[in-house]
Amino acid sequence: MTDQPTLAVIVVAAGSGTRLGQAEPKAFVEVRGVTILERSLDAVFDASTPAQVIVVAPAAKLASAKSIALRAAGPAAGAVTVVEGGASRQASVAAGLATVLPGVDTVLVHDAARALAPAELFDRVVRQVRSTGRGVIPALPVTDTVKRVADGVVAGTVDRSDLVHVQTPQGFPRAALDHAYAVAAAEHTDDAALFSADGGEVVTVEGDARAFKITTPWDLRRAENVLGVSRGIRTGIGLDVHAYDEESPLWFGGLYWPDEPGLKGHSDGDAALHAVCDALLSAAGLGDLGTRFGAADERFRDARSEVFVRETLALVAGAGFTVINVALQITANRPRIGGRRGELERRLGELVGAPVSVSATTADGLGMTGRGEGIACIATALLSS
Ligand SMILES: Nc1ccn([C@@H]2O[C@H](COP(=O)(O)OP(=O)(O)OP(=O)(O)O)[C@@H](O)[C@H]2O)c(=O)n1
Ligand SMILES: C[C@](O)(CO)[C@H](O)COP(=O)(O)O
Repeated sequence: MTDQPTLAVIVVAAGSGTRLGQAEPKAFVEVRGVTILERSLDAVFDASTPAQVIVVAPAAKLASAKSIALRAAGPAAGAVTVVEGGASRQASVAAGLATVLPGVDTVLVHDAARALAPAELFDRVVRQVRSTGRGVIPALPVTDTVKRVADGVVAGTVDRSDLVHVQTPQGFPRAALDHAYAVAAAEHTDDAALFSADGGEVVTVEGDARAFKITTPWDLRRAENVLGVSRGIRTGIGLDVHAYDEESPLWFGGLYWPDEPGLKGHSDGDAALHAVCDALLSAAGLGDLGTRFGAADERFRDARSEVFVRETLALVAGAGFTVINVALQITANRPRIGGRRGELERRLGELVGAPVSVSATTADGLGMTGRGEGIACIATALLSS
């Protein structure tokens, strides 16, 4: 490299992939014609911060790892270091750390097995390490009910409100990670646990459903599906209706509306966001808000409905879909949408990550919206896969 990098990304690819059960070590197994290692490295090289990229490979695969890494790097070939791994993931990370260049201040550690983690996840982690000076891990909420089991018998239900699934890349200030590895006295399942054991503080950033780890043949099939089978364009529709509640503030379309009656609901009653979520879930064939985030779920009591949008988008992305656009039609006497339509479209566009157009009408005095009893919203969504 001409400029010395201040970031290093260690991609650990030295595992054997026992649970995957293929002839090749896991990182060298192909997903739709491209190895798991190359797919991981593509995202690393697509990220915005130039980095020293360290690939940790099995002894028997060093030459193959090098040629894959050089191909992924293209003109950035000078950034590549390939090193032999160890008997455990931790030993492999340590081998990678030992080759980090002197000018590097931030280190990311990534499982090659998370082959579809997108470039923006790397950028998000780097930004957060540099702005907080802490360890940073991508995390996603646990959406299944979690049980504690003893001898095959269910012993209780675990409160999942503060549980998350943890992914990679995990990022750390370099000096603190070096120290944590130098003094590590036990095996840890991830780098954040090792870092915490040395007193390091770790925070989370939002993970990405695409960063799932390919562990079993089922995961490999899922990765193939996400990448390869185009289900083309899919449309979906969602409807939501909420009655006014004079006692509550109005949050609608992700915006606060002062001096307007709020909406009744288990959450904040934001009918616009609920209709948008239903349209997205409908287009992806993933059911609806009620079945995904039931009214009995205490996590969502009085929640701002943006949380539903985030979780819906994670499900939609996890099913291999990209949002093309959303259209929202509002029927209500209040609030008057006209003066804030542009703001509403911008806010919804930010939340959904795609263009959202908004239209509004009154119901000519007819029905519950016409009588001024509440708001009705219909949304449509277009997805591609
Ligand atoms: N000695 C090891 C073990 C694991 N890894 C890497 O750590 C990541 C996460 O590990 P896992 O998914 O458990 O991979 P394997 O150890 O290969 O899988 P298995 O446990 O099924 O053998 C993988 O990218 C893997 O290549 C590594 O570099 N060196
Ligand atoms: C590091 C890790 O990917 C975080 O989720 C995970 O702990 C490694 O997986 P393993 O199967 O426990 O090696």
